[in-house]
Amino acid sequence: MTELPPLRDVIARHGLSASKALGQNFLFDAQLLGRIARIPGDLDGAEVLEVGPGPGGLTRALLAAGARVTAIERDRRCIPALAELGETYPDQLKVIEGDALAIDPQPLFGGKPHIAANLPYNVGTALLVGWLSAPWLPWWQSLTLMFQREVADRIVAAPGTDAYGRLAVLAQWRSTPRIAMPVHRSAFTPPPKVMSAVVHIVPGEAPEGVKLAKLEALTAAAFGQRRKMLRQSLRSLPGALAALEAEGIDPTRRAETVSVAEFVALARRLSIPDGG
Ligand SMILES: C[S@@+](CC[C@H](N)C(=O)[O-])C[C@H]1O[C@@H](n2cnc3c(N)ncnc32)[C@H](O)[C@@H]1O
Repeated sequence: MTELPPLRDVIARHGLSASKALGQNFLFDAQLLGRIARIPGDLDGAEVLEVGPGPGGLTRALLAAGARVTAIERDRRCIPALAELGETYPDQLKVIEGDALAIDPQPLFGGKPHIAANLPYNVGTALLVGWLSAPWLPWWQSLTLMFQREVADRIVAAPGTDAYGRLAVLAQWRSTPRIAMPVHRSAFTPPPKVMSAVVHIVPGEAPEGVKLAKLEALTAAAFGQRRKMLRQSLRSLPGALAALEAEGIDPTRRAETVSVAEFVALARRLSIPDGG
């Protein structure tokens, strides 16, 4: 195995005190990082997009697994530390300084990369929604993403639970999300206030005859008033009440009882534009 200086030394040498504004909570435990890097499967020779590598803990694990990593990091202070890591793994690491929310990474890859990230939760959620809204099948092969536990629960939530909502339907209608690993807050430096979990998402077949725009219009209306009966919350959505009847869905039910398959069936029948 390649000898690398301890991450804590790298941080001290490059003055990488954790910035609250950038949502920096670093992982140092090589074993834990190795387990996260194994979640996508065999990465030997595979392309990986890592967002928010920071001082490079997860990056090390991905490189050690043989991945060819393209990493986007916003904090300029981290770039020299990542450049050092690149010297240890020649031709395996490309670092881009910038805001991942403003960069289109797709052209950076020859094939379909795996995506891995440990990000502040607002950035992570915004990127996730963008990646899940890509033309299908998407340009990425899998997502391995750290979230605060509450967000992870919302991604994998089942109907009938408080966590079930728009994010669950968006994540589940054409992909399979699962919680791959809970991560204790004490694993991070500094420790955040809440627990975390790594979510793994693999894209699946898109159901026939439904466009994302219709499904989103439906779930926005349904969960916008989640305590109301569907006949009330969907009233102003053209074709929705007829769709409930055609699908034999009781209009007195509430959004959180409607399964992902039922939302898809309803969306298919809406009389609003597809949105392309
Ligand atoms: C929670 S830290 C994780 C660092 C490292 N991956 C780890 O696991 O120890 C989040 C990292 O994302 C970076 N970051 C925050 N917002 C970003 C953005 N919009 N684009 C790219 N990187 C960002 C931060 O600078 C920080 O390095």
